[in-house]
Amino acid sequence: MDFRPICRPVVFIASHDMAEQISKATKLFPASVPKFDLSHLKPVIGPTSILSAYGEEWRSLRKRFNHGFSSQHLLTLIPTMADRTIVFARQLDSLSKVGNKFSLVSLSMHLTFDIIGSVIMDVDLNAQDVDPSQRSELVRSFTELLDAYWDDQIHIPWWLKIRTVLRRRRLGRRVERILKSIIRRKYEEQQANLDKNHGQQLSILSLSLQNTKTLSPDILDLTCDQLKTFLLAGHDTPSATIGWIFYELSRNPRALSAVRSELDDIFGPQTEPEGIYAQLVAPGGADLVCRMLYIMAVIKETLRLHTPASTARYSAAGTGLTVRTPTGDELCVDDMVVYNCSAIIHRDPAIYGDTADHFVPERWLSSTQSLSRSDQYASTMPVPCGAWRLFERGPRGCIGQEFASIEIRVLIAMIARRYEFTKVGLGELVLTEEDRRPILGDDGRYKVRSHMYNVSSQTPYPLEQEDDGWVWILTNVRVDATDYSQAGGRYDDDGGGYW
Ligand code: HEM
Repeated sequence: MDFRPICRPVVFIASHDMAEQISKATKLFPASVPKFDLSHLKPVIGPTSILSAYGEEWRSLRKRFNHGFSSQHLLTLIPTMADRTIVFARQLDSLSKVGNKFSLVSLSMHLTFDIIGSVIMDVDLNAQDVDPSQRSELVRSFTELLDAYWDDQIHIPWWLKIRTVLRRRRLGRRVERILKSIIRRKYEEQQANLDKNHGQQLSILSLSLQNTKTLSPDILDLTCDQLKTFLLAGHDTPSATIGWIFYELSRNPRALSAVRSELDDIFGPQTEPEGIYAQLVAPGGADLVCRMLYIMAVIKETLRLHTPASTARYSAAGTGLTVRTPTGDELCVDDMVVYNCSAIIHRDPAIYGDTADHFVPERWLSSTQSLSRSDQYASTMPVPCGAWRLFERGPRGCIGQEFASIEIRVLIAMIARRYEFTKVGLGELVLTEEDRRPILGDDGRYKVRSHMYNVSSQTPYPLEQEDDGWVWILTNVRVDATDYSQAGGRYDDDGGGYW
């Protein structure tokens, strides 16, 4: 699309094969095509963020944090994630008692902030406190900074929105001050306890500082930018994902029952979050999380249908970046924004067949895994790797994908059998007039009054709408949680509904 003179032309890539050409390492671009300019996000992620860095700078950052984000390390931090998730479960318990409407995405955002704080920095951000004034200064300041982005129009020149730009810088500096004092404190503690740290579950920050002899101002700046980036990247997409997962499960009785039976198999019949928590934090907890195969398929399928993020790349005029189209033409895409449009790729009927728009987690199970489930739904078509690119692919793929997958599995383990989630407002189910039962459609989902969709801002944590699709937020996920043990197979009108 040619947006000149407002901005550069944008090439929307809708073929998985062409998207791979953009994201893979090549001779011309050993770390894949560079990212499109993210300078408008500088107050949030800083000038040296791994998200926007390129070349050697990016490579050394990735090397520094890769181990911390490896599944091997993250699995050791399951007790830390479970500690935060139990607070979330208790909040749902209170909400289910009063039957009030609430925003699941908003609660999930607070949860993901708390998890990031403890896993990345070993700090309690207290983001889930119902009283906002009790939340940590970091959470309050970071949230305020993101608020300063919610109505941004990034193509408007900075001098036409000077007040907003200055406000962002001021808030960015405040967040930086807080983070730097955390880094200094953690570094000092680490130096003081060097011998004792051996064999302990270290935060990602501590791991990254392990070989740092002196905390120089440069290292402090660099570390601070990465923490800001993790705070941003690690809270918005996972919380939107959690909202979509529970929305899809509330519409798909087959999938919900398969999730619950998998949890029964793994954790036994008791569903209280405290009991699940005890199993997760005990030795062997990581194995339980790794056994959630159907749940992994649910996460994957949810993210296929409701893709919250992608990548936008750019190569300067005269560089010689070309892409080969499915018909064999070579096109030069220099000096254009190249956007891998995963939301379209993920629904390509040539790959996903007639069920491209349906919710079919079974398509991600191997034939042996699906035998015990509903065989008929198992995929008959192999999906090429590049056709599922939720975390993007190649060298610049998401460093936090294992992080997100583990935290979401821990959450599902604790709450999926405990509550019924009923959507109210947008996306609400159609109920029969006689006995207020949901109506199953041909695609195996309950019929809805209106369809949910992703938007880029306007949640309780409004974020900027990006032309590169980086920041996406799901709004309007309002659900009522009801004690699972009381489920009686009927919906009530008052929003305190259950199956
Ligand atoms: C469901 C959750 C998540 C989704 C859908 C997601 C998606 C993505 C995508 C599409 C990219 C590529 C962005 C681009 O090219 O501009 C990316 C990169 C990145 N993500 Fe995630 N992400 C998720 C969770 C996380 C978490 C939990 C963290 C950290 C705590 C994280 C940290 C990052 C970082 C640092 C990068 C940049 C990597 C690099 O350039 O080397 N993400 N993510």
